[in-house]
Amino acid sequence: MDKNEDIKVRVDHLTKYFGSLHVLDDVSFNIKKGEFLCVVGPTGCGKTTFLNLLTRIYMPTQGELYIDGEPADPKKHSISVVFQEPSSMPWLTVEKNLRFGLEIKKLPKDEIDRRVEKIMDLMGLQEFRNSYPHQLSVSTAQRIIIGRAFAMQPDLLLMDEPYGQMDIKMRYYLEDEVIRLWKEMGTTVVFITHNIEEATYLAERVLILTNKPAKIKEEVHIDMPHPRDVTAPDFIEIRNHITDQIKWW
Ligand SMILES: Nc1ncnc2c1ncn2[C@@H]1O[C@H](COP(=O)(O)OP(=O)(O)OP(=O)(O)O)[C@@H](O)[C@H]1O
Repeated sequence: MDKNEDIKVRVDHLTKYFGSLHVLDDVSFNIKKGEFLCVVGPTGCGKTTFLNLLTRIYMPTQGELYIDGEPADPKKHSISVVFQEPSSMPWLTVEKNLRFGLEIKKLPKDEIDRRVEKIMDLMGLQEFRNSYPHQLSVSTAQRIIIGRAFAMQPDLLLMDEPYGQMDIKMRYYLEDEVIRLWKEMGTTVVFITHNIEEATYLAERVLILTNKPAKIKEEVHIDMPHPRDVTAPDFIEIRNHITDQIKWW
């Protein structure tokens, strides 16, 4: 049993209906502080709905989501979200894209400088400091978004299929970058993906959801150091186990 102070998010008997459409069915689980959690599940089972409940775009039909012991509240909790579509601001340079949210938060200039430099170093963005997003490759543009999200030092970072449109080489590269940032910053990350290998590569724990109305089918703990070797027998065994569970979707 986790101690209360170790829990970042508590999902307590969460149920969501859209009209008569039953999407989430009495789902309960915790996310630990600093944990990297992947959520996998069949198309349309309610993964994005779960993120939208955390950010209060939607309200639960029943049950509640708590962040640091209080009902999730975007006014109180800082939550950053990274989507599949690159969403940097095209009229701002890379550096200004990274500064933007921090300036809105009215952080002191030296704190903004410190965070932006750290993210630029960690994400290898220094050479693109004065470039505009349209001058960059898709993967570099997505690195701005990911860097920007980590720079906010959010309570919670939600990533919804952020690498969905990328080819496998870019994916591997960005997966390693996201792990590096996560380790360095200690952020709690919820990462949604359809890609079982990606979940096995990244997560400390994988939540497998059923078809809707979604429940938790199984939780898989992955106690392997990063970066993981996708050809190692342990890795393949876990990946195959998750795939087997998914065959029953
Ligand atoms: N605002 C809404 N009003 C009505 N139905 C909705 C709404 N948002 C989502 N749904 C429905 O709820 C179900 C879950 O959608 P959701 O986008 O959460 O699934 P998902 O697991 O993220 O899907 P995917 O794997 O395709 O990304 C779907 O049937 C969807 O059509």
